[in-house]
Amino acid sequence: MIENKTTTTCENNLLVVENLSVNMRNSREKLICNLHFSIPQGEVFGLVGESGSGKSLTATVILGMLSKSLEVTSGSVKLGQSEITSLSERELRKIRGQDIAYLSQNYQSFFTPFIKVGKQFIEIIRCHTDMSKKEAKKVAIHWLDKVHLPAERVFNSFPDELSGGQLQRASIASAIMFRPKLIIADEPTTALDVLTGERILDLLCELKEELNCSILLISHDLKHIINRTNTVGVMYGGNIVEMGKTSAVVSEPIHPYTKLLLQSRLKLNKHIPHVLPTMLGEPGLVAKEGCPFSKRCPSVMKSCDKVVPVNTLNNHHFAACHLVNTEREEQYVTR
Ligand SMILES: Nc1ncnc2c1ncn2[C@@H]1O[C@H](COP(=O)(O)OP(=O)(O)OP(=O)(O)O)[C@@H](O)[C@H]1O
Repeated sequence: MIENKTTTTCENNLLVVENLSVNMRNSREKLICNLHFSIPQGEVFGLVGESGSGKSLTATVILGMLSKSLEVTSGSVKLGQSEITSLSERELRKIRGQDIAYLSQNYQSFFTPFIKVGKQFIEIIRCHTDMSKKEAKKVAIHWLDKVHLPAERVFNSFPDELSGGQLQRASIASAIMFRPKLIIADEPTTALDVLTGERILDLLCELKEELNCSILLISHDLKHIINRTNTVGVMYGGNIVEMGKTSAVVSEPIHPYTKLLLQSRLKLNKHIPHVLPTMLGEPGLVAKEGCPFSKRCPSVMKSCDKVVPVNTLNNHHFAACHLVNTEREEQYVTR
């Protein structure tokens, strides 16, 4: 659908995803198409897009946990020197435990309900190290303290004796205690109230500074992505339709989908308009040929039916849209 010409040649990159495509094994339906992005060490990369756009699936490939019903049909995912798509399950387990930490919205199921949090921490630590129980407890308390929890109390509690925010913090402590190189935070605040969610994201950014790790922050909420990422990729229908330094994408969006996402944010310092901007068509309506957003795009042109090249606005900003280069001399299709 989208012809990708972007390159990812920064020496400092921790994660490099190139030309990644994922299909359903049976139907050959494309779920992810030619993804290219990279995350330098110490930076936060945001993936934003509506439900079903392929954000979590991208995370699943990076974690090497793709379901058997799906297959990687092209591309590469490199974490440091390791090519994730060709590692054995044993090698992947090691990377998942130590190099990549995964935080999901589903923090409630992170801990087994009938075992105290502290005991679960000790088991995880002793599974990866040869520490004694006493030493492992010290480590657990250290990391529970790091995520600003009353460490001793949480250590001695059952999961259902903690609030949602406390549980998410405890799951963060458990995920980061082996000092991962990459944290994948997949909608980590969806199940939390707004303020608690904001604090969790602040905490992640604080820990990133301390660990000098990278973060892949996945969200459908632009608000979270804008404030906390260096670079953002906007996904639609399994494609990254726009990518760039977050400040550039926000101040000068190119793709009509990005523009609509930005317009649909409510701004507290502005009057609420009588009619809020809306998007045409149903979420999940993806064109099979050309630009995946063309069936809903208010600026659709005849050429959008064909392969859309990824056009470069400058070194830090790309969009898979004819609007980058076209002086709009083409006829828009009227909607
Ligand atoms: N194991 C699977 N088998 C078949 N299809 C799948 C599988 N996992 C994901 N998909 C499909 O891939 C597409 C992308 O799903 P994905 O979970 O990545 O979306 P998402 O952008 O993360 O959405 P959300 O924000 O709702 O989590 C969807 O159409 C989904 O139905």
